[in-house]
Amino acid sequence: MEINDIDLQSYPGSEKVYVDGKIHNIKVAMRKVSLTPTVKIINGERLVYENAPVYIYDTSGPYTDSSINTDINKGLPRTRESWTAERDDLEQLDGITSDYGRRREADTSLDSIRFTHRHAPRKARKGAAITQMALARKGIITPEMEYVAIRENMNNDMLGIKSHITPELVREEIAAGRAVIPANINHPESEPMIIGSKFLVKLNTNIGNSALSSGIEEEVSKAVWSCYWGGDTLMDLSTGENIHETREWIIRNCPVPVGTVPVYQALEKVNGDVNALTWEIYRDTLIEQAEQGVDYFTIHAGVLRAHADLIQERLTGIVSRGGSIMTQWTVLHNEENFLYTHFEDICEILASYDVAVSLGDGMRPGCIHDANDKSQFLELDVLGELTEIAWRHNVQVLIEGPGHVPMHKIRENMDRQLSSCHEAPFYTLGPLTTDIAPGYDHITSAIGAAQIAWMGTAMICYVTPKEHLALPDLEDVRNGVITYKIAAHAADLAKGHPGAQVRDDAMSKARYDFRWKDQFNLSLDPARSRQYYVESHKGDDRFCTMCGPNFCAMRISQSVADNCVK
Ligand SMILES: C[C@H]1O[C@@H](n2cnc3c(N)ncnc32)[C@H](O)[C@@H]1O
Ligand SMILES: Cc1ncc(COP(=O)(O)O)c(N)n1
Ligand code: SF4
Ligand SMILES: [Zn+2]
Repeated sequence: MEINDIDLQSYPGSEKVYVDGKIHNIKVAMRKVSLTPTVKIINGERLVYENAPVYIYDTSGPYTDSSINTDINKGLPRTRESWTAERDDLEQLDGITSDYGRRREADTSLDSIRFTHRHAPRKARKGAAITQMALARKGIITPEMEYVAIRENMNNDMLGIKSHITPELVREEIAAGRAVIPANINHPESEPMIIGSKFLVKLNTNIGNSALSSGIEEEVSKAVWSCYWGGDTLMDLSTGENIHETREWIIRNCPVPVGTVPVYQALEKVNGDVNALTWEIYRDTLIEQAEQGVDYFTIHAGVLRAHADLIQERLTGIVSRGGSIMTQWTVLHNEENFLYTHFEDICEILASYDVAVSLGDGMRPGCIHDANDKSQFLELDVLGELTEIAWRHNVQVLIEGPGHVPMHKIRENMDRQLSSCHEAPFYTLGPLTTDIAPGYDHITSAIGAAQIAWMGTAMICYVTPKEHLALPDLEDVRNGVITYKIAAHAADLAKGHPGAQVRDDAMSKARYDFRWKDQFNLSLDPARSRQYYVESHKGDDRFCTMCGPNFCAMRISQSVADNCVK
């Protein structure tokens, strides 16, 4: 297989650099953008001032390291494997454990689509508490914790910028449950990242096939493309064919943590018949996916039988797939949700691979009319109960949030999440701030995402222009990611993340100096900004076609400033 339909060379003027760890033998990847000097001619004299390079948080992984030959048939380097090689709390299994995984392995008809560079899975030794949370609580700063501390600081100490983000702060936040490092021991290709309100706001992207489209190559392309543009985590929400094999390809080639919603595949295994779903099938699916390396599971365990009736009052009922499936199951069986009744069992499984749980918002509002209603907040309270159970098992927790919420109702979501869920990181889908713009829902939702992130939401889940309309393609993934980078960064600035403004200031200076190339190279989407400038540019570099030479305010302003220089 090959991915040759995406261009991974569109960050000109930039190179991959690595910052060494001080506690552990680790190398933290960043992207360094080199800038041209500022040149001024004052009273006939040519003055040249160097501009310091800007270090950028980089999620693109080995794909942008020219010294690494990536081949999706082999998968990415398994860097994190060596970090845990010495640990005596982990064991290598002889093969995979899940019944389903074994059946797929034995099925020769799948040979043509199988990822062949397989590795035996690892697991916690019996009784060992191995999660990042367990280790943090023991006072241990893991390589992952040091990695994210360095990564968050973007090498800004070189500029003299002080930061409170230290490996010890990371450890404290993980131990307290206020932050999560999704890092399944079976996904050593993933570069550690942290989700928590004291850290940079992160964005998740969703990809995956559906019954009506997409092959493995296309999904791997979307995954790599999402990381390339800045996605911090990736959810494989496949519901179509060959989910198991597609996921193996994605994980082996994905440099960021991968999340899934296991009930989607469980439902696929019973041919879409909700009535036939069982705890046993679900459990086997958890083990199957945990051994492949999924870093976090969305689990809709807060959807209760008693809440099913409340949806009658809504305009759009349940819009969460997982929520609708589990609600239907509780009603058909007239029993409590098995994800709720088996939650302790689920935590035991997750803890042995360090899979984080993302408590799904099965009752999230799917329209402005339904925002902040009773069923939504009743579920949030249940998620709070489940958070405490998960933490008792040292399972790291995220809380999923809405959905569709008008701006004046966003604050209440954040406040209630904080009070109900014990400060576990919040992870929201948008929220979309109006229902009237299908085709532009990356924007309706980024407005809400920026606000809720500013209020403290730790990760925002992107929405693409295809929301409510179709399965997103590569161009939608790019537009969704860039739109959400904007929302996340706007929140980082407002929250005062140390050094967040360095890139803005460098951009603005480049703009004022008419250093166009630097302006493009510093931008979130260099290719697009360059294209817009170049296609209308008229020869002189000291203005653009927006105002023209005599009305270029920056040019006039500069000549005023330069003439004042004594
Ligand atoms: C919960 C959210 O997940 C997204 N979603 C669901 N399935 C997919 C998919 N295959 N690809 C991309 N996004 C998806 C939609 O944006 C939905 O609103
Ligand atoms: C932020 C976010 N992203 C994805 C999902 C999963 O989808 P669903 O709840 O529709 O199964 C979710 N619940 N919340
Ligand atoms: S996005 Fe499409 S398939 Fe999904 S719930 Fe809405 S209408 Fe149904
Ligand atoms: Zn919607």
